[in-house]
Amino acid sequence: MTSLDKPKTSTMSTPAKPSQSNSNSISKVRVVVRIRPFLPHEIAARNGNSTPCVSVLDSELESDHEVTVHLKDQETSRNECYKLDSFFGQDDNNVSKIFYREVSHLIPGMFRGCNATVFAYGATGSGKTYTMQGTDEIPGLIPLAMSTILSLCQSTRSTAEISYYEVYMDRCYDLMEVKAQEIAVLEDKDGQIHLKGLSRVPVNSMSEFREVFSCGKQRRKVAHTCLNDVSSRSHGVLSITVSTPSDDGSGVDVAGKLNLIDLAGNEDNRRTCNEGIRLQESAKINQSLFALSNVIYALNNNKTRVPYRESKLTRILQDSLGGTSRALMVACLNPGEYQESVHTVSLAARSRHISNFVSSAQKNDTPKLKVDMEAKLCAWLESKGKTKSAQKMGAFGSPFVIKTPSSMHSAKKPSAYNNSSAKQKPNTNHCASNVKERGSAVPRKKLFGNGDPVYPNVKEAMYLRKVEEHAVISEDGSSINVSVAQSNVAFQLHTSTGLEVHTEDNAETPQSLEVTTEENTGEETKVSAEKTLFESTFILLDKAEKMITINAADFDGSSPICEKIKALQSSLRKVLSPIKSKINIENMSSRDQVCAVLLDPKTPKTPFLLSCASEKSQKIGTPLDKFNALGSNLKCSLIQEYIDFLNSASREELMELKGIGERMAEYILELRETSPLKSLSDLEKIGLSSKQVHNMFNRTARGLFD
Ligand SMILES: Nc1ncnc2c1ncn2[C@@H]1O[C@H](COP(=O)(O)OP(=O)(O)OP(=O)(O)O)[C@@H](O)[C@H]1O
Repeated sequence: MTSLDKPKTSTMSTPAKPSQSNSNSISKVRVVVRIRPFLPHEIAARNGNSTPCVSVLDSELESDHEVTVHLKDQETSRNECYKLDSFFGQDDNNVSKIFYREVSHLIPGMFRGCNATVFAYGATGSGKTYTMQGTDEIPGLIPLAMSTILSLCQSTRSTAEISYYEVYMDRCYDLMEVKAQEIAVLEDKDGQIHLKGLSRVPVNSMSEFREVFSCGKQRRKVAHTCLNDVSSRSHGVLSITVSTPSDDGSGVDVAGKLNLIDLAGNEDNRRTCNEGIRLQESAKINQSLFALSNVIYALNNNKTRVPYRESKLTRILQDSLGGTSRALMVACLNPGEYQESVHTVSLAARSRHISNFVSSAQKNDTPKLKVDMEAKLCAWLESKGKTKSAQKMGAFGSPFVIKTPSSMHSAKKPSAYNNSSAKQKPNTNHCASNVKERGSAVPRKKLFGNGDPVYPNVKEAMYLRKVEEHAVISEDGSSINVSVAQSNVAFQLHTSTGLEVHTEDNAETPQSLEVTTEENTGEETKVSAEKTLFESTFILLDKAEKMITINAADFDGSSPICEKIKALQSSLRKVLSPIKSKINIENMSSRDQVCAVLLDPKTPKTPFLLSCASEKSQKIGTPLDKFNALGSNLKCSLIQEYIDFLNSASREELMELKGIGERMAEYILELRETSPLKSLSDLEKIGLSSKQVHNMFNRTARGLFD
């Protein structure tokens, strides 16, 4: 046994935490693509067809800056294009080209104390291990880097040490130990990560390196799967640390580190046929790769928060990804797997997806077609025999076109009212035109303010459903009235201005309804107010035990808004519940032009809809039973809504949901092509655990109230 067989044990700590203070200083992750050649058995299975599903524009092949990678499905003619940093095709079979163009220049920085990370990323069997390790004849990136480092060590009197560990099922194991030991990942008070007890072995020559490394390789967890005889089940991290005597004569060595990572392959479990432990491994692998892609996405998009904590792998790599560290991702592709390659490239280049070509033949049947969700909502309402509801939606304009939050006082100001009505024209025709108008008037993303990624249409659908259940149309047809008896709050959803919230004069606004009384001073105020108002409305609707009607607005019969309202009246009456009202719009005073809402909890008028609801609730039993029934109905309908959405939304729309990123969206699209989702548990088919599914749904549901 050589001295190298007995590793020196030390604590490996990170030299520096990446600075996040200045997003400009955070280095980006360079992403290159490598496509492996077809293997002999693959060519045979394709009847000799060796056209790869990936190519690059010829003119860009030698570009140092950017290439356009074109993925094309031979069978369906589906196309996708992505911008990436570089491309290595099947002809570049020799890994040394990648090494000299992409990796070698990272090495000198190590001798000045900089960290770098190179990882091979891709689906199982796409050539990651081959790229990193190579073969005896064709060395991979790891031996090429090691030999370059060793020669530089000689000329700089530096020393090199290696650590080799794997991250398996979110746990870290030392591969240098004869019996792989779990390594504790600790964070100190300065936020530095320590891999406690991880071995570091000094290496002076390539033969020493080969000896140590091959022992570690044998300890790495591999298994046979349907797609790869020796599939890596863990992320293998070879960490080479170089210590260089500093020039300043302080005697303190400068340490720099290069992580060379052979990531486990992301797996489509329908193809791997994984079961049991393999399936669990696969779920963990996919989860951690997803976390890694989130980190890269954050870094490459200058996000202020980089989610290193989402997985063990990203936590460990925290000091080598971002900050001043350099990073390279080699996205490995199997030339015959279109969908898989799309997954890999789209995740690798998340921030740089440039286009999504769908051939016209494909357009007729592909579920990837972008369908406007509002149009979908109309279709949904129609499919449930609620065509009129769809009209109502159109007639009322967007329930999200919400007026600046106002107290009674501000609501009474005619100028503010007229302004907003001028901005948001009511649409009486049909959904499609309504959608168009809304789309142009208010950017959809802004409806909930702050770039909130929750998809507004899920809320919208829920909101409309709620309104249908509990709200009452005023006799003049101008508004839907909803009030909550105990809260002294009333809501009006106006045909022209959207939702308004009113409190009684001097009444204390309930805490859950964070109504501000600011004037409409600008779009920002309006946007954040919308979010609060809408969601508060929802909360209150949920909590309402007793609904009462409120008097309709007091409008000046000759105002432009009244003209519009009158034009709407007849159609509205047809679609909404008939309520008798003593109010005659023509005789209304002009003094309170806008909705002087009189809330009178003592003498509620029980409208048709509400009396139905109360009849129902009497059958249910106690108020608690009633509340519970309401909750479970809401949950069921929300789940159904969510599933409907997952089955019909485009990729971009799916990604608007909390917890769904690009790859997950791809999986869902692919899954539903073969079998539409019927229940939430169907999501487990894409490798999620039931807990993850549960969490994903919960996040979206919770997002409604954030
Ligand atoms: N550039 C290449 N030239 C020739 N053969 C290759 C090349 N890249 C990969 N292969 C072969 O393809 C097969 C799969 O490669 P490899 O094991 O490297 O995949 P992987 O992505 O690491 O898979 P996993 O994630 O399952 O570990 C192996 O038989 C390997 O020898």
